[in-house]
Amino acid sequence: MSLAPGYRLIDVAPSRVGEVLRVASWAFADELKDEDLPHWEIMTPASRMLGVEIDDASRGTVGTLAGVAATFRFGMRVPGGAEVPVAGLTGVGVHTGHRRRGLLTAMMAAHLEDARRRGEVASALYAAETSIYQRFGYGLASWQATVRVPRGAGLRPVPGSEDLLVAIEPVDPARHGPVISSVQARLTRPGSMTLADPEALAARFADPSVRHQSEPLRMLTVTTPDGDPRAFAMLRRRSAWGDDALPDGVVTTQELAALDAAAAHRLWSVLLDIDLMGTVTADPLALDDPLLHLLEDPRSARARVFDNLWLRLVDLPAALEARTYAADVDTVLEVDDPLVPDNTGRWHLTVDGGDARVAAAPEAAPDVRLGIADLGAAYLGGTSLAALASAGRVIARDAAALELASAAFGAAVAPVCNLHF
Ligand SMILES: CC(=O)SCCNC(=O)CCNC(=O)[C@H](O)C(C)(C)COP(=O)(O)OP(=O)(O)OC[C@H]1O[C@@H](n2cnc3c(N)ncnc32)[C@H](O)[C@@H]1OP(=O)(O)O
Repeated sequence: MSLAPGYRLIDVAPSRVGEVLRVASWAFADELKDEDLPHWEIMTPASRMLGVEIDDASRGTVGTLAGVAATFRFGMRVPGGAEVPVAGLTGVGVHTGHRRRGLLTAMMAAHLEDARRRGEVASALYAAETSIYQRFGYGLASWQATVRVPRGAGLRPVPGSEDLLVAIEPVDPARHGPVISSVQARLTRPGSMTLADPEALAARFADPSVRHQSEPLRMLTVTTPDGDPRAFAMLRRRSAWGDDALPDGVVTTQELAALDAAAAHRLWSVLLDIDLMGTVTADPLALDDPLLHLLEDPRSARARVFDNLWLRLVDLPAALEARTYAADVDTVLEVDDPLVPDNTGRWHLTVDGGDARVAAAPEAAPDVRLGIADLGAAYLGGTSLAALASAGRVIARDAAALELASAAFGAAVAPVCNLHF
């Protein structure tokens, strides 16, 4: 869909962040309260916004924003432990009065071009509706569990948990920013994001009232006795009382992470034992999150599964060479990418002793044919090529070629992005 006449695509100056938020609040049907404005601003990467504006002669207005989008710069962990630069698309919205005139399409083309120019190998997002972004080459790269665990649920013991120290405090960006950065930087799970970009780190601390009817954000930290942060959870409590006068409050974590089994155990033993609370809700957790293996009764997690990261490879050879593979492989992928033609074509992927090489191979016979969205889905090892083939999305030369490629793209643990953006 091309941009309707009268609209123009622009880079939006940071000083216009208030206008951007007003368009987004129209698009998301939110009420933008004055007192929440500073929080929404913290949540918006103002240094990197684009938009579509229009002049309205009948009203005498010039340059009114009608569509907006913004981008964080993240480092994303990929299988094997490398960190790749990734564009984290957020706050996409088209004013309700301007929808379906090609504004999003124009902004997506500009976003992908911008990411390529900056050397980001992929673009990642959380989708408001899952049908929106596949047409732009995004694939479903990770699933997440949302859990609701009853207070007091039993955990299997983990040695070392008791030695760790715990603090619960009001969130404080100066004190807790380094804690979050330090833990995020050491997570090894594919899809984890590191927070070198100050705007991406600051966004963790936004706390608009529309997001909760509960206390302000609190920070739970787990550290070694010498002060090394090993886990954190940002959380809120909401008090509630049952009909029978029993306390039945809810703890909601905004995001949480733990670096090892002892830290996960300590974190969850605190979360599951907060006075007056009846339930802990937490997401986004990986489908193999340690909690599910720590619980004596895993079903008590009452997990529901949702899509997590949608991933779009921007620089195919750089992305494929950055990760490691579960097995050596020698395969030719034929990839179709209508929006980024440089990615289109046949690519020879050879993995030898863990070292991946990717070379254009226009003459080679393809082993596996797929669209760029499906390659994005498979990239973190969370969606198998075999599963995509079973849905007719990936076409392989034969069963053996599919099995080899699918096994190579696997990962030791399920990917997840544990940060909302
Ligand atoms: C990463 C994030 O920030 S996710 C947040 C996304 N934002 C929202 O959901 C807020 C509410 N919705 C909106 O603001 C707008 O409807 C948007 C941004 C989803 C779409 O913007 P528009 O300018 O209307 O999209 P545009 O006109 O470019 O449409 C492009 C194509 O996508 C399709 N499309 C657009 N929105 C949707 C949708 N919600 N579901 C399914 N298809 C959609 C259009 O039909 C069109 O298809 P076509 O090319 O086959 O005709």
